[in-house]
Amino acid sequence: MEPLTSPPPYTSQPSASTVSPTAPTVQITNPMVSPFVTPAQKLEMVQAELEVAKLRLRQQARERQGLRRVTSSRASVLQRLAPKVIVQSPRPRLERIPGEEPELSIPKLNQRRIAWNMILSEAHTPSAWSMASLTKIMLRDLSMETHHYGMMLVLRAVSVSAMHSSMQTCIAVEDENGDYELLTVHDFAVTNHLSREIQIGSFFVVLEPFFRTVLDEACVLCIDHPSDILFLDADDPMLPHAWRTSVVERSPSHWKQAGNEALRSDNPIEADHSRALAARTANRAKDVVGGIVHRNRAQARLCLERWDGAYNDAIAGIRPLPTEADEYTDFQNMKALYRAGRAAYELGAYARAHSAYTSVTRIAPNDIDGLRELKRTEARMAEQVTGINFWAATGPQAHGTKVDHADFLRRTEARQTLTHGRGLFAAEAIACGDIILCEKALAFVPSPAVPKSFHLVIPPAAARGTFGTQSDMWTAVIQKILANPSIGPRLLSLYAGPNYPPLNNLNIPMLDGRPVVDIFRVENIIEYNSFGYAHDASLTSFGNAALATPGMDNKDCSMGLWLHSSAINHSCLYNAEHSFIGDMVIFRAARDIEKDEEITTLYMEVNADYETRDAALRIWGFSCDCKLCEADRTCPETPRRKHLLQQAKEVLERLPTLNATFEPHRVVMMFEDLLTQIEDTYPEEFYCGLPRLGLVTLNRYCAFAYSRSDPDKALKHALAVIGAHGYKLTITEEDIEFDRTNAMSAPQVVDQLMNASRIYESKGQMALVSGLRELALKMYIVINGEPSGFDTRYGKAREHGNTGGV
Ligand SMILES: C[S@@+](CC[C@H](N)C(=O)[O-])C[C@H]1O[C@@H](n2cnc3c(N)ncnc32)[C@H](O)[C@@H]1O
Repeated sequence: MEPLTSPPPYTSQPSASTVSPTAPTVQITNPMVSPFVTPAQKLEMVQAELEVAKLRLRQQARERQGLRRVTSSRASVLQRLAPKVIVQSPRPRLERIPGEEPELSIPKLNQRRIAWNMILSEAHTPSAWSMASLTKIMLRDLSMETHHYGMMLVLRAVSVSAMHSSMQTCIAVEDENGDYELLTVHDFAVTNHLSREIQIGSFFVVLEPFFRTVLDEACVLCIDHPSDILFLDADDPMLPHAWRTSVVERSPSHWKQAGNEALRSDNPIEADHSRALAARTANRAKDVVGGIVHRNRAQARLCLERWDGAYNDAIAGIRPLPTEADEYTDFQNMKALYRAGRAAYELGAYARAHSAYTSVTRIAPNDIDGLRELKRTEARMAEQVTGINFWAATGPQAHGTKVDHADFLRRTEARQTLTHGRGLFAAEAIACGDIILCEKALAFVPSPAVPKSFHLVIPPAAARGTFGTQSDMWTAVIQKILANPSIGPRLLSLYAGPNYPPLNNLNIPMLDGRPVVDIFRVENIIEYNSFGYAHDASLTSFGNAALATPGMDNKDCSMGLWLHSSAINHSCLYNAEHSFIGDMVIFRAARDIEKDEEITTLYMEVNADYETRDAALRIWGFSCDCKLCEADRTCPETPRRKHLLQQAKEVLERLPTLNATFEPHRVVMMFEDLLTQIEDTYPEEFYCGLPRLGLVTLNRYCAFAYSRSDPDKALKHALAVIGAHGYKLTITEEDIEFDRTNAMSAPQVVDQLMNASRIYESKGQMALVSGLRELALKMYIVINGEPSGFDTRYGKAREHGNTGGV
């Protein structure tokens, strides 16, 4: 008999995986933290530090609320700025303004600080007022811990921007009275409009300013929502006379040249800005250049991934056709159409992209690029109807990348459920193994290949912080939505937790020409709807699976937000498995699904212990009411089972000692005895036809222990693992029946189906060999999304047992 050792893991390498929308991920590069501390321990340490910091902060905020702000001199404001500045790369030094106090130098450190670099505002909504309707106040009129509703500040930057935290920029500002203060602003809009504009001398308005305590115990002007700051040109009438300078009126062609130069030097933001000015001046002059500047700005916006604006500009850049053939106009229109096609393609608006590329090929029927893009767009349109052909298309090589495929959503639709909010329902019957849906992420943050610096976000009123890729997701989603407000309604329709009732109007409002996005609502949407998962290009088997390695610590996993899939509710007796390829999520039917049946999936690994499982699900604010949870809740044996499961866990932890002390058969007997006791805690009247997850682990160990010495016992334990997942496997001489009602697909089941297949092979029962392999392969594809890795793990089918392959 084999000594009892751990059965092989599902994956060839350990990796973290979770489908938890909320599972915090952490990567700390702080050298003060020992590299031998596990991620879970690090998380605990930081959480503890945060709890103390939050309490202190709340206390200070209470004490200070409404107190008049203490005025600060320029020197003292800069003094406070300097220690905050953590220079990452070549961030500039504070510059000296002649005649002012001597300048401070900024220490160049190569690391970021951790716990105090966090966001800790109480949730509040962005200002809903246009600048023109607000009353101007001065810095000296500010009160602490106060939102100054109906007011605005007009300010000038007196320092360069400095990194305040991994997600915030900090600058020193002054008002026209010569008072100074520090201002922090989130770096959400790095590619949009904020950080690039904050430089010495830039002017801006802060709408309904919020003056609050930060963790260095001082107050700062805090801008949470990107739309609460508005930059002004140097000649803006809003500026005090002493600050105002006239802006030299330039011609459209000047701005066009400036834009071209900016693009050439790889600065699409500057190009976009120049082209906006060109468009403004050109429109005024009703100049022919108007078409050009729109086309050019479309190009700059493509570089900035502002697909909405790029599409509109490209369409505006199409010139009316002259009565006679005109090569120049054709050429310019092709440029505009290409840009429109690309922007529409990126927005997933394939019909619009198709129309643009068709027009290109009408102008130039042999244009190779036009024909190629048209074909590519047609492939995406076909995928929307038929789904991706994974066998021909993609594979594990797509990990960590954005895959070039279309959503396939037509088989499902979101509807209201009776008790679980919105849910996703099958619009047609879907057979076990078939694709339910494929969807590209709205935003996707791959796990970093190299551990990154520490990102920490403390959502207001939350019990805990979020780390790593989860906080990067916040930035990614907000950037995406600021750049493409047309996506707003679909994002804002998602469940945002108990503190955010559904909105009546889902459109992103525009104020003074910019989109108004409530970052706290978005943070909650991410919290409740995004999926976190591990993917590792080097993994072959089960590499795409959502729960590749149950029980591992959470590490810095990848995260994404999928708008349509977000309507899917949890059930421990799920009928859909999900897997990930690049930024695409794939849901497959884990059993036959009827038309109008609700699609459900696992939010996290189902723990055999009910209390543990229920506590984890409460993070999402609900208790599962599936038949299994109902049985666990009502069965009087549940507490005894918990105790026995704990005992089993302790025995497994002592396995090396047991193996060294006892003969293998004695250890196996100990396991079998425990199994009998656990089995007794699943009375038939409560668990008829349901999974009995407490029996999985020990049976796996026993199947492995008997694998060489006693095939019949190994088979018994292998079948017990399958049965413990709720499957009814009936095997006769030649035939296999497999009932999936109320069952849970899992890598362990695939392993044991193949284990049983091999045992039957050794007994010469070849009909069963291929039948079991077929079942295993089908479940593998359901879990992994596609077949790659199956043969690597289990070997190729022999000639006589060939299942027909994939
Ligand atoms: C990703 S959303 C799912 C869609 C959501 N029901 C909606 O209305 O948009 C996750 C939230 O749905 C609810 N939910 C999911 N599964 C549930 C279940 N089995 N029972 C009750 N509520 C559930 C919880 O409020 C959870 O936080």
